[in-house]
Amino acid sequence: MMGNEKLEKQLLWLMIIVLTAFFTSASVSVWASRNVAESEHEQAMGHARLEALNSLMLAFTEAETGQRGYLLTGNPAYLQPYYAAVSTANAQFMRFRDVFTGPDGLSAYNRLALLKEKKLSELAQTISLRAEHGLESAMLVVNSNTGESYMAEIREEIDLLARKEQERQVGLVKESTRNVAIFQTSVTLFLLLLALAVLSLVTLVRHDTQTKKQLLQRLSHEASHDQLTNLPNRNLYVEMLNYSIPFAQRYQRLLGIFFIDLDGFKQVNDQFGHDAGDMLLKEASRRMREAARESDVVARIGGDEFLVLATNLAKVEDIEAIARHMLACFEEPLLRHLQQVRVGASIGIAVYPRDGLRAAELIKAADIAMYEAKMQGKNGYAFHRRDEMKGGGAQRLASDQERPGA
Ligand SMILES: Nc1nc2c(ncn2[C@@H]2O[C@H](COP(=O)(O)OP(=O)(O)OP(=O)(O)O)[C@@H](O)[C@H]2O)c(=O)[nH]1
Repeated sequence: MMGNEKLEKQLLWLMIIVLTAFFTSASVSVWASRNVAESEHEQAMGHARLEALNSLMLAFTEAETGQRGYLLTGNPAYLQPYYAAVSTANAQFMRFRDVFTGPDGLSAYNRLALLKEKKLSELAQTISLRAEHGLESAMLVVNSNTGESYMAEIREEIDLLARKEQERQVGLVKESTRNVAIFQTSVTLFLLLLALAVLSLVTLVRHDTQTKKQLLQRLSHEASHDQLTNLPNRNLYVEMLNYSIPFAQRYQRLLGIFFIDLDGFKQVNDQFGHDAGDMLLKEASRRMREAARESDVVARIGGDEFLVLATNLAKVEDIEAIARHMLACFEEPLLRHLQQVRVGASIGIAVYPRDGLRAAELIKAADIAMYEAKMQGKNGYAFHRRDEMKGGGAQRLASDQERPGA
């Protein structure tokens, strides 16, 4: 029982550990998968930012190319790509605002917006000078290199932003790879722990069922057996007798019901103590069990009283032989360390179907016969006689060996 409790405790602890690890790995999996999703989103945003920067740079370059073409040729056809590039630059700025978020994004946006205004107004100014005052006055502004320096500043700003974004992307890819590895490991661990948790749960339930089954078996054994000798008790004896009667009836066989009471047992208790009495009862039980056939029932019904059931018998002589056999159990001293202790037995016998057809009737008949055996001088056996039930005496049939208790 102690071992069972220990095992149950160990299994419970195992379950707690496994479940804790299980939930930890599940949380790590969820965390890692969320990180993977986040870094994937960040990577997509990064691509959008790089694309916005490239498009912006391209729009400025195209606007400048259109401006140069118009200034040099005076051909208004060059203004077409110029206007298209200006409108693209403005549109890219709107996009820039969406993808460059946070305080850093806002300050980059403000810097570039200022540069854009300066550059676009320089372009517009030169174009209007060329249209109204001719090439020379427009070239005066161009040669001042103001537009060039704006363009250089824009390029520098865009290159810086692009470099930063690329570095961020490298970091994101590394982080994403690590998160994927964490996710895969924790999912594997999660599945393993799930299997372990199920296994320990099944073991625990099986163990619990087994323990209950063992307990039920033990209780059922205790309810039907005598604790001291482990022999069947009166209930089980009656059950076996009830079970045997229909067989005996069908196959026309006899049953022998033996009521055995030890002679002089009280004296053993009184002289040598209760423990010696217990030992004697156990040894007497062992000997009677050995003397009986495998199929016979030897039961202790309390104190120094026993019942034996012999089945499948053809004639009364067979029953008598069994009674002699039982008496012989008491010939040798029962306690090895107390050779002087001698007890005998008085046996009352009832025969089915002669002395009764029901268990209670047969046991009562054997009990009365046992008293007759006692009255006849003890340490012998007596068959029940029909008239005994009405108060008549039984016939003492055998064993005139003398016993101290007789
Ligand atoms: N050691 C021991 N003694 C028991 C147990 N159960 C009952 N007894 C005792 O067994 C004795 C039985 O009493 P009796 O049958 O009158 O004793 P006896 O000396 O055999 O008497 P007769 O049958 O007339 O020979 C009593 O003293 C009970 O206290 C038990 O489990 N162990």
